[in-house]
Amino acid sequence: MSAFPPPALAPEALPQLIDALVAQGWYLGTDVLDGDLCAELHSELQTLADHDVLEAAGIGRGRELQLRRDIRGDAIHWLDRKSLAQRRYLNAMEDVQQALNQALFLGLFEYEAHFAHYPTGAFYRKHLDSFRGRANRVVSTVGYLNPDWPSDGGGEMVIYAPDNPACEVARVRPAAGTFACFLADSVPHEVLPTRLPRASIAGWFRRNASLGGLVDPAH
Ligand SMILES: O=C(O)CCC(=O)C(=O)O
Ligand SMILES: [Fe+2]
Repeated sequence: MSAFPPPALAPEALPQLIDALVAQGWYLGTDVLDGDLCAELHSELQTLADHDVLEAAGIGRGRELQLRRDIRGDAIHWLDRKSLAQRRYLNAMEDVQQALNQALFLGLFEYEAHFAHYPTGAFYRKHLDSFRGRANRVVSTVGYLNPDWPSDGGGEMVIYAPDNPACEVARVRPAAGTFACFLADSVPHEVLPTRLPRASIAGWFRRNASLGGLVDPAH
């Protein structure tokens, strides 16, 4: 047995991710996140939920933040590097950031991510993760943590074509090991109502966007 844990993200996923982002604006990999890591992150999120420390997720940023249960029903907690599991996940995202910058010159300089817990019945309506012109969030990532997911569990993330928001191009079952990545300002996506508690980590690679002299808040 090796003294080191296996890579958090399968190394062969990186070139595939770059190619898919260039070709279609989104990437989907199944069985690419390490199973033990997903289990540790899942139990950490479960503990946060049990201790009632998750916050209801809002829409918009900074002073425009609003609670809209008709749009999204998840509860979140920002990653803070406090556990080894979080650090492993975030270190893997640093590798992704470096690969994106080297291959695509995106100038990404920061990554922010939160745990997301969708209770039974929760959903997130179709949206983009950033808006052109104030696109400080450039690339979105989602890692899924539920150890298994039945075919009738609901809670899929539906990805729509960048040039045709009515056209579904992928339906992602939120099972541990699956990792998705897409361009934040051009790939519409939604989370269908879930029939089971659903656990994920949503994250964004950012470029610094300065608006009227004000630096956008991290979150
Ligand atoms: O959990 C997912 O599948 C996607 C979540 C999402 O779209 C978001 O948090 O912006
Ligand atoms: Fe999103």
